[in-house]
Amino acid sequence: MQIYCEDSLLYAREFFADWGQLHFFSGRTVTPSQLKDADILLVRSTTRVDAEMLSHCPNLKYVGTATAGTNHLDIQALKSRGIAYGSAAGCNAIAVAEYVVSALFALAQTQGWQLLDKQVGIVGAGHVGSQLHNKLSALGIRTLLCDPPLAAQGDKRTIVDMDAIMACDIISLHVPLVEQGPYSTRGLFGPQRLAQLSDNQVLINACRGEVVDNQALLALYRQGRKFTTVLDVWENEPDILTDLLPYVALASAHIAGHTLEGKARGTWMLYQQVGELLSLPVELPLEAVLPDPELAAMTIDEVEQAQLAKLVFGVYDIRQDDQLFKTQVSQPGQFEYIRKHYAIRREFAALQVSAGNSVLKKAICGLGFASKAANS
Ligand SMILES: NC(=O)C1=CN([C@@H]2O[C@H](COP(=O)(O)OP(=O)(O)OC[C@H]3O[C@@H](n4cnc5c(N)ncnc54)[C@H](O)[C@@H]3O)[C@@H](O)[C@H]2O)C=CC1
Ligand SMILES: O=C(O)C(=O)[C@H](O)COP(=O)(O)O
Repeated sequence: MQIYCEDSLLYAREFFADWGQLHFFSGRTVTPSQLKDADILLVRSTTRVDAEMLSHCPNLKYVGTATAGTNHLDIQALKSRGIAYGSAAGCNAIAVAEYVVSALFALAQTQGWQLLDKQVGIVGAGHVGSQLHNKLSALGIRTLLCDPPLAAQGDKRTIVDMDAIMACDIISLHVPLVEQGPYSTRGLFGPQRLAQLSDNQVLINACRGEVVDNQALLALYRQGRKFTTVLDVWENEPDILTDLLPYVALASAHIAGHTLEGKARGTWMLYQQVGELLSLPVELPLEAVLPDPELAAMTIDEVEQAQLAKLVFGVYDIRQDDQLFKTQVSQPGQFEYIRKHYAIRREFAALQVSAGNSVLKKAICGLGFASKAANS
C-alpha cells in the first residue's frame, strides 16, 4: 500500500510504517503528479486537496487530515469520487484553549486586569469553544457561548446571539471557515462589526484568518482605534499583512493547536480511521509515542492570579511566540519556517501541581493541570 504523507504529520512513521510504503511530501509545494500512486493520503492544513489533485490519483481510497479544520479539503470532490475521508476533530482543542488562556494571563499582566472582572464571549461552542469555556469556568471567569448552528440542533447549553457577544470584554473566535450559507463565517468580523469594538475590548482569533477582515482591522488601527487583538491566524497565510504587526498585542504563526499532544493525537486519530476502513490491526496507543514531560512539579497555595499565571506560563508562555513572530515574520519564508521549527510545547496536563486545598485542587484540575498527590 502506498501511503503519501505531508511531512509535518508528527509520528507518521510510528503509526503508519507497518502498513505500507511511506512517502513524505511538503504541503505548500506538492504537485498532483507527485501523489499519483497514492492509496492513502494523509495531510495537514497546508495541503490543498481539490478536484484537480484527486484527478491525478486513481487509486486513492482514503484522504485524512490530522487537523480540526477541513476547509483545505474539497469534500464535494471527495464524495463524488467515492473516496473515504476523515479529519481529527477535537485533536488540538485543549491546545487552542490553552493558547487563549495564556493570552488572557499575559494581557491581564500588561493591562492590569483582574480576570475575574472580565466576561469572555466565545463564538463557536464546538471542541475548542467548549474546552475554553470549561477551563475559564473552573477559574470562575464568566463566559457566554454563541453558536447558532448548535442552537438550531437543540444544544442544551445557554446560547447567546452576536449582540450579547459584542458586549463582552473579551471575544474569542472558534468557528470553522464557512464560505456560504446562513452560518457563513468568512468576514464574520468585517468592517462594521470591527468598528463596533470599543477601545477596552479584546478580540482573539485562533480559528481561521479569513474570519476577521485584516485590511479593515488595519484601517481602524490607522484611524487611531485602540482595541486589543490577539491573532494566531491571518488572512492569506503565509503571505500575511505584516503592516498589522505593530498593532497586534499578541501575534503568532498559526501555532495555537501545535502542542505535542495535539499533533500526535491528530495523527493517531487518522491511524484509527485507516485501520477501521481497511480492517488493519490498530495496536499502538497514543501514549506509546508521547515522551515524558520534562516539566518539574509546581506547588500553589492560593487561587490567586499571579500564582496561576506562573503555572500557565510554566507550561506555555505565549509572549515568547509573540516576540519570535514579530522579530522574524517580515523576512521571506519565515511564517512557514517558524511553524515547521516550532519548539516542543506540552499541554497543561503535563505539569503536576500540588494544590493546598480541595477548592484549589478543583480549580487547577479544571484548568487542565495534573494534580500531584500531597505526599508524593
Ligand atoms: N489556530 C489553530 O491552530 C487551530 C485552529 N482551529 C480552527 O478552529 C475551528 C474550530 O475548531 P473546533 O472547535 O475543533 O471545531 P468544531 O467543529 O468542534 O466547532 C466549531 C463550532 O463552530 C460552530 N459554528 C459554525 N458556524 C458558526 C457561526 N457562524 N457562528 C457561531 N458558531 C458557528 C459550529 O456549530 C461548531 O459547534 C476549526 O474549524 C479550525 O478552523 C482548530 C484547531 C487549531
Ligand atoms: O487543526 C487545525 O485546524 C489547525 O489549524 C492546525 O492546528 C494547524 O494545522 P497545520 O497548519 O499545522 O497543519
